[in-house]
Amino acid sequence: MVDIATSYDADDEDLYSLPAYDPAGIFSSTRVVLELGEHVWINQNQVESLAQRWLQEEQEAENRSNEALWDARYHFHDGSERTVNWLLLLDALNFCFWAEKDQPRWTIDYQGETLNGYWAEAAALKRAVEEGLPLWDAEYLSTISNETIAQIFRGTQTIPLLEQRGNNAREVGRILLERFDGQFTRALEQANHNAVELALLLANTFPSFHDVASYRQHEIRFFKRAQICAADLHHAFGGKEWGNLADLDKLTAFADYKLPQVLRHYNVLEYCPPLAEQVDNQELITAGSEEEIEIRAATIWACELLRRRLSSQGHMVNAAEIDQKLWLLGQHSTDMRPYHRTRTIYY
Ligand SMILES: Nc1nc2c(c(CN[C@H]3C=C[C@H](O)[C@@H]3O)cn2[C@@H]2O[C@H](COP(=O)(O)O)[C@@H](O)[C@H]2O)c(=O)[nH]1
Repeated sequence: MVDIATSYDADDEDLYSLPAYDPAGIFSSTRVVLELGEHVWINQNQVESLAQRWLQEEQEAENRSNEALWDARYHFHDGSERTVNWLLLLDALNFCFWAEKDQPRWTIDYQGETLNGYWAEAAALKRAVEEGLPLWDAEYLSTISNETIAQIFRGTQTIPLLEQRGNNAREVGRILLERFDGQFTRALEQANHNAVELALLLANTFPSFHDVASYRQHEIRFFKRAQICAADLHHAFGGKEWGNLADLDKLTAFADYKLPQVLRHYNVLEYCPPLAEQVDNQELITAGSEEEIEIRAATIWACELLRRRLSSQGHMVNAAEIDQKLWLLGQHSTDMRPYHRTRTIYY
């Protein structure tokens, strides 16, 4: 029997209760979208069955570490302030790797492998450092040309939104110089080594990280690349030194284009028929449209409901860990219906 997803209604107050700590206002702002939304729903029954499936898996598998390995093959790491600046650039350019409908994806060859998507972005930035480009140097970034960006991301096809990537790279360099003496580590110190404060500082200081939308006169906050930057710092340094951040468990899931694809695959997210048809036909969903905002807000709340379900069964896990698990599942998504396609610099 197909569960009919229930749209948000009055007695969902407790289901969508706001966490006590939401200083970035991401949960409170996105909850409004769940209340008013008409194109995307969360199927609570499917949240329950996905949680049960994961609990079952956890019992069966030996106690795997929740910490996915930070893949040193594709990430520059020298443990110094240079690595911290490199990571900021990585997440300033961490968006939109998909090709037009029925077109091949942009790929690069690196160390004998052909990579695409996020892995290609990271590896291309590592390759550039290995080729002598000081991508960790704010001065250099502040005047980097689009030709150099094209050279960095050279491969088959052209990386989407190349111009915007040049703008973002120059913005990172300029603001690091203006506000942080050229070092992102200064921002970390100003944010008291707190993940949520760092995400807020990024979103409020670097315009390309200011990932908010307007939905029926409400400001909706996602801050996806700002939040993932904090999580990536943590992963890259194994939670030590510059990666030793407080309140990581207060981050929300990162509303990209792969998580909704995976959540919809598990029927946790359901789209109204017209939207489902658009997505399945790989038609563009307009940036800032109600449909796009509802997909992203439902992604964040579906992960929060999943987290609460797992925690209530004694499986304590945070949104970033649920995010990582879902994103990695999305790396093998050939049998899944397409992800939604919105041309944007925000994810
Ligand atoms: N929600 C969420 N979105 C994430 C990530 C990552 C990579 N991070 C991990 C990787 C190594 C470290 O362990 C990091 O934890 C990339 N993306 C987004 O996905 C999209 C790219 O996808 P594809 O086209 O398939 O490469 C694009 O929007 C990109 O911004 C994540 O973790 N969570």
